[in-house]
Amino acid sequence: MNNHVFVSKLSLVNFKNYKQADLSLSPDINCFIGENGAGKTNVLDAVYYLSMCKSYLNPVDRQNILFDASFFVIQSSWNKKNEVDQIYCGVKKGQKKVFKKNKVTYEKLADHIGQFPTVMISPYDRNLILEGSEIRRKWMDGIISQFDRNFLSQLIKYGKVLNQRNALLKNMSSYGFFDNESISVWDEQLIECGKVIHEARKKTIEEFIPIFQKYYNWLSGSKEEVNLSYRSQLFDKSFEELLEEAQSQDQRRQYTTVGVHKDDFIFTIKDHPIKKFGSQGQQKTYLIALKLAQYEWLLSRLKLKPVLLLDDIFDKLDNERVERLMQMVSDQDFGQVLITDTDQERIDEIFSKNGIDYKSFFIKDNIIEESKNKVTVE
Ligand SMILES: Nc1ncnc2c1ncn2[C@@H]1O[C@H](COP(=O)(O)OP(=O)(O)OP(=O)(O)O)[C@@H](O)[C@H]1O
Repeated sequence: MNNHVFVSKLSLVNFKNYKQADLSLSPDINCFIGENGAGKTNVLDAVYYLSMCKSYLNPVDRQNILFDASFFVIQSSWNKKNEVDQIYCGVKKGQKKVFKKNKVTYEKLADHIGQFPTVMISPYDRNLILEGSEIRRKWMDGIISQFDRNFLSQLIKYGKVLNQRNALLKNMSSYGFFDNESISVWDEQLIECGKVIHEARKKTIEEFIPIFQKYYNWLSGSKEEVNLSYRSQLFDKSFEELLEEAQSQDQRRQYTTVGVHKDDFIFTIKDHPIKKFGSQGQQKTYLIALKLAQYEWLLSRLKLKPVLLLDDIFDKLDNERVERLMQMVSDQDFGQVLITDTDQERIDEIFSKNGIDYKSFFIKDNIIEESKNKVTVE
C-alpha cells in the first residue's frame, strides 16, 4: 500500500455541471454510473485537474466553470505514503489559476506536476491517432514531465525561445533585412534545450516500446503485431547542421522549420499506419495499451501507483478484450481506479464474475449519489 496514491475526498463547487458535490472515494475501485451527458467524465476530469493542473478535455480553464458562475473550486484529500495532503484548485474568471498544497500556494504549477500522478484512458485519446503530431508530442512530453523536472523546464524554455526566434524571422522579413548574427543568439539556446528534449524522448520511447507491446499482446491475445517509433530530424543530422541548412528556408517561410517541435511518434499495426489500417477496436486497444504502458512507466519512475481514470472504456472493445482489461484492473496491479459506464448491469456483471468489491456512484440531474461499498459475492 506504500506506493498507492489515492483520492479519499473530493469536493466540487461550480465545476462544469456540478454546483456542489462532495464525495468519499474508495482507495480501490469506484464506478460512476449515469446516462450520456450526466457528468461522469467531469468527475474524472476533476481528479485529472488536481494531478496535472489542467483539464484533460478543455484546456481553457474558465470554460470549466459552471455556466453563469464566476469561479470553480476543486478540493481534495490525497493519501500517499501514509500521509494526507490537501490539494486545492481554484479558477476565477479573469484571474490566474490558484493551486495550493496544504494551504500553501504554488508559485509555479510545474512544481506540482508529478506529485499526485494520474493516467486517464478516455475516448478523446483517439485524437492521439487521428490528429497531427503536436498532440502526440504533448502526450509523450506529459509523461516525461511527470518525473523529469529538468526536461519540463527545458521544454518550457524551448517553446519561449522558438517563439522569439520566429518573431525575429517575421520581423526581419517585414524589414527585408536578415541579420544572421541576431538569429544565432537564439540558435544557441534552441540547440541546448532541443538536445535535452530529443535525448529524453529517445530514451523514454526505447524503454516504453516493450512495455506497450506487452500490454497490446495481452489485451489482444497476441493477435496482431503493433509498433511505436520516434521520428525526429535530429536522428539524421545535428541540430546545428539542421539550422544552418534551413537558414534560407526559415527566412522565406518566416518561422523555424527544423527542430524537435517537428518530432512525431509513429503508430503502426502490421507495419502500416494504424490511423488508416487499424479497425476501431484495434485503435482502441492500441490506445489502451499505450496508456497502460504509461501507467507502468510512471510507477517504475515515481515509485507511486498513479490513479487510473477509465472513461467509457467498454465502447468498441469485444468481450474478450473487456474481460482481460477488467481482470488486469482487478488483479491489484493498479491502485485506485475511477471508472465510468452508462450500464449498471454490465459493471455488476464484470466485477461480480471476478468477485471484486467496488463503490458505486449514481449521477442524475447534476447530483452524485453515493452508494454503500458494493461487496460482490461469487
Ligand atoms: N462549464 C460547464 N457548465 C455546465 N455544464 C457543463 C460545463 N461543461 C460541460 N458541461 C456539461 O457536462 C455534461 C457532459 O458531462 P460528461 O462529459 O461528464 O458526461 P458523461 O456522463 O461522461 O457522458 P457520456 O456518457 O456521454 O460520455 C454536458 O451535459 C455538458 O453540458
